[in-house]
Amino acid sequence: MVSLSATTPFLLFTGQNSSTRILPPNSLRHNNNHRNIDHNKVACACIAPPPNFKSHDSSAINFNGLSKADHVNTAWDYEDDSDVLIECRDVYKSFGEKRILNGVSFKIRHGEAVGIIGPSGTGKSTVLKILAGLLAPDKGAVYIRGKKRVGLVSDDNISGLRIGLVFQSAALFDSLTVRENVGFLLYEHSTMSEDQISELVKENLAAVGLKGVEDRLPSELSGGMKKRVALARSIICDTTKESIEPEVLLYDEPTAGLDPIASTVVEDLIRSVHIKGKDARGKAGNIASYVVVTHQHSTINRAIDRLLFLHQGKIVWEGMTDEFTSSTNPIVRQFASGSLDGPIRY
Ligand SMILES: Nc1ncnc2c1ncn2[C@@H]1O[C@H](COP(=O)(O)OP(=O)(O)OP(=O)(O)O)[C@@H](O)[C@H]1O
Repeated sequence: MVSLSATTPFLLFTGQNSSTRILPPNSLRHNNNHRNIDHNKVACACIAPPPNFKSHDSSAINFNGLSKADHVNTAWDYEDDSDVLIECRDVYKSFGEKRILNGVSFKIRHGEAVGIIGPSGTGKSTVLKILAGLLAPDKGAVYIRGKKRVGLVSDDNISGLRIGLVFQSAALFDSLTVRENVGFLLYEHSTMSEDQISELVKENLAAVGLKGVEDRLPSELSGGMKKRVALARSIICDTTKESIEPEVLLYDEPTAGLDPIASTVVEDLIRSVHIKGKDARGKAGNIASYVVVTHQHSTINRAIDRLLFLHQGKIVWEGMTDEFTSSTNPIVRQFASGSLDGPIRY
């Protein structure tokens, strides 16, 4: 899991301009009675607008033999890559002596709903952090709309699309109201008026099925509501801009700690804010693609179309969700039966 707590929020946001930056230490404009926010822990990255792109449905690759697993890791040469938003190419990552990622490669295409699964400690959250630009690979690279990312999100040279990371903990600012949490980046980085932001916050809360909670503090919300607020915060964007670039959302265990009913609500919300879904207001969502790290079956079944199975530092299987349960791949079968070991061993 991404190891930031609810009290150490980190908003990752890639926007439209050509530079990246850490949010400056000013405060919410509408609130003179500043509450304490550690701005150094809040990053904002702004990037160039993406070129036009076309989308088509993804085609999954399913290898049922371990001997073919290496081939999965070189499967980035599709004929038409114009719809690839993010590509992870041959990524390696170690922490100290411990090798976690050992040549991970995959692509996220426009319109996709992708899940990353695998044993605990196998590096799923590490992959998300690398996709988000919070961690740099030791070797290999992440390509954003075909352009190699150099460095982290706080560096200058990244671009392509907005990437949002939704933390397992929701990571709301405890001392800010729901309105302030959801509108945070707009208060800080847009030219929108307070009334406009307030209206937009209301709309985005409605999109995730929340009404009348704008003035509450996070401590006054249930776990499921907090996750919805986090989702509203991740989908809100400056509607006064001429072009709104596509957005990819990365969810780290979005249903962890929720009861089955609350999980279902969040899973359906994840679907609803996607471009192929309809939000609580009946409007098409605006998330181009998303990636979910999860251990939960219901999340896999309800919110994910294509799965990447990470094991011992590599993607050892990928395919459509319904193919996963019927796969004869021994590693997949072992994982599905709960008998697969956890962290990579050397
Ligand atoms: N910043 C770090 N420093 C040192 N070790 C780390 C760091 N981040 C992750 N690790 C280690 O890397 C391994 C993979 O962690 P990661 O959180 O990516 O796994 P995961 O597959 O998401 O696990 P889980 O399913 O249990 O959440 C773990 O052994 C973890 O302890």
